[in-house]
Amino acid sequence: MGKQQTTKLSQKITNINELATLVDYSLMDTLVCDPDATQNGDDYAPRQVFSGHYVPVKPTAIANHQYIAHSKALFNDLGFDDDLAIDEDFGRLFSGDLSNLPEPIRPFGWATGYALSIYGTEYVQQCPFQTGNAYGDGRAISVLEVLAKGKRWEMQLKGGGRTPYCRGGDGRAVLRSSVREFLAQEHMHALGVPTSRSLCLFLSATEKVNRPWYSEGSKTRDPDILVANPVAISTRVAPSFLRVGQLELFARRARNNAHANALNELKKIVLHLIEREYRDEIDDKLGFEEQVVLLATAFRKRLIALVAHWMRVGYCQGNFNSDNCACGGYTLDYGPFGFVERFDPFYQPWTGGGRHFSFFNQSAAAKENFGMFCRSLLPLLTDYPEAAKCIEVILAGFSSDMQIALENMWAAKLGMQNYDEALFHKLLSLMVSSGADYTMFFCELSKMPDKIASLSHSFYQALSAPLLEQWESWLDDWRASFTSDAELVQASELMKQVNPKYTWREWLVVPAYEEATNGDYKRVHDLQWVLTQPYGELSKDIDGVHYQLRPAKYDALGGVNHYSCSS
Ligand SMILES: Nc1ncnc2c1ncn2[C@@H]1O[C@H](COP(=O)(O)OP(=O)(O)OP(=O)(O)O)[C@@H](O)[C@H]1O
Ligand SMILES: [Mg+2]
Repeated sequence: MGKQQTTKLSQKITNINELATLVDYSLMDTLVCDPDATQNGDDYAPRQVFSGHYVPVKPTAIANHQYIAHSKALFNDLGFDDDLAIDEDFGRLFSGDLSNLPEPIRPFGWATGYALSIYGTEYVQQCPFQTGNAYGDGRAISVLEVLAKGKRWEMQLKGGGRTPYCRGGDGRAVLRSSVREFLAQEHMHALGVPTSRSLCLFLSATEKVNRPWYSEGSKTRDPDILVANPVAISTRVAPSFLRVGQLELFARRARNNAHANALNELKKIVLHLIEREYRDEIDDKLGFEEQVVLLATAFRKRLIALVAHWMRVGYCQGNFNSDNCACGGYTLDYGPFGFVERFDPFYQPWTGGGRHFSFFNQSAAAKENFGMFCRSLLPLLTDYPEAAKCIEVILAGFSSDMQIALENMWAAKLGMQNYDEALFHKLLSLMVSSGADYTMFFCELSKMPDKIASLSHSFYQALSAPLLEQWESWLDDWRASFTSDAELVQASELMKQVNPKYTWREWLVVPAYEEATNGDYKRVHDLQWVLTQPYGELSKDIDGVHYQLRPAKYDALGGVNHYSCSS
């Protein structure tokens, strides 16, 4: 018996019946279902959803699905056999067809409402009814909750068709954005950045939708043509998909007394968040108000760590609204994102984004989202003035803790024990004036060069004599902080762990999704391989492609240098 059990535990999930044994909706079922929802999930027209945490929705399958890729790393984390990815039932499920699946898998999934605020300003007009009641998952539909290897995961289709929150959209995601999100999530995971994960990616061989995009060679800021794109469904996985905007929606309703159960719905979603994301850190025996205070403390810590990671790896989220800010403290919504190549503190690839969501402004944007998170907790604490006061104090401490996290991160990138403000600011100004490639520069610096010539191939421009001199002096100052050869060696080792070698380069991703459009997935697979080993030393051939400055022909090129979010 004991032996049999051991064998069973170590076996991998190979088919849909075995997958079904992991399914557990028990946490989900503690939430409130929209009372106006249809029973069968055929609920696709944009409509106001006045109450409840979710709406049951049946995904709309993409026609003639084809397997493109799955994440071996996530499959392994879940205990899934790689062959499951090409299993017919698995393909049907994750291309949106929930019919004829083994119990307890339900024939419908669920979409959730959320609110939008930008930099702390609440918006309602993004919803067709101008009330905010129809804003939420317009094309994201969760289909499963599983308990795998002792962890709970929610699985969510992106591009699985319309929901009541689709606001007139088609509910689809095109291949381009799906390939990007699929690759980026696993790249971020490999970089050590908390993120939603990629399970699998399926394309429709026949179904297309029109999206504005850039004509070949276009240097316009906004898209100049309408392109028919194949649709795809990528499935992302996370402990939950709870966003700050979600708490915000229920808090707005509680504040406005929108309906009799509003405050209770807010309380339930907050407890649900604790259960799903923070139970290891927050004791359920504590009083509710104490748990809320601990939640704010824990989320602050995670959010600060997240943004410090983003800065470390050169990631710009691009659209860090409250509805794109995961309450679990990980990266969510890989639409308008990019990775900085030629260093620019105000890098922002998304044309709709603006400077407020640019690379170096992400800590400020995070603080605004955290402010909205805290504000959303307050209606629950009207009877607990002490706890409400604690929330204020926690919020007030965000900026100083963020600053400390950033300083520690910059020090680590430079291999230093302590942050040296003057040295760091001088470095930033030299990187800007020399056109440093963010990733290549820090990667080369991790080899502890004593001459600037060793770094020259990480610059986009030839250095003038005065610049060369300034660099030599900066290198001397930096190296002076290491007092022995042993310290230099140790610093180099540490730097290599925080400064990746391979990064997301949009001009290498574009041909991958373009060729995938023609049914050739080789580049997607190659990129998947490289991007999931960002700290590795791969081959010379790989370096010849992936460890390179961006060629000048991509400067100002629409769809590479910048893009609209027509995903
Ligand atoms: N084609 C579409 N059809 C319906 N709704 C859409 C479509 N594209 C975007 N939306 C909805 O518009 C809102 C804003 O879009 P945004 O680009 O932030 O999100 P997203 O990339 O679709 O989703 P997520 O934040 O879930 O990753 C979201 O609520 C999203 O669901
Ligand atoms: Mg979004």
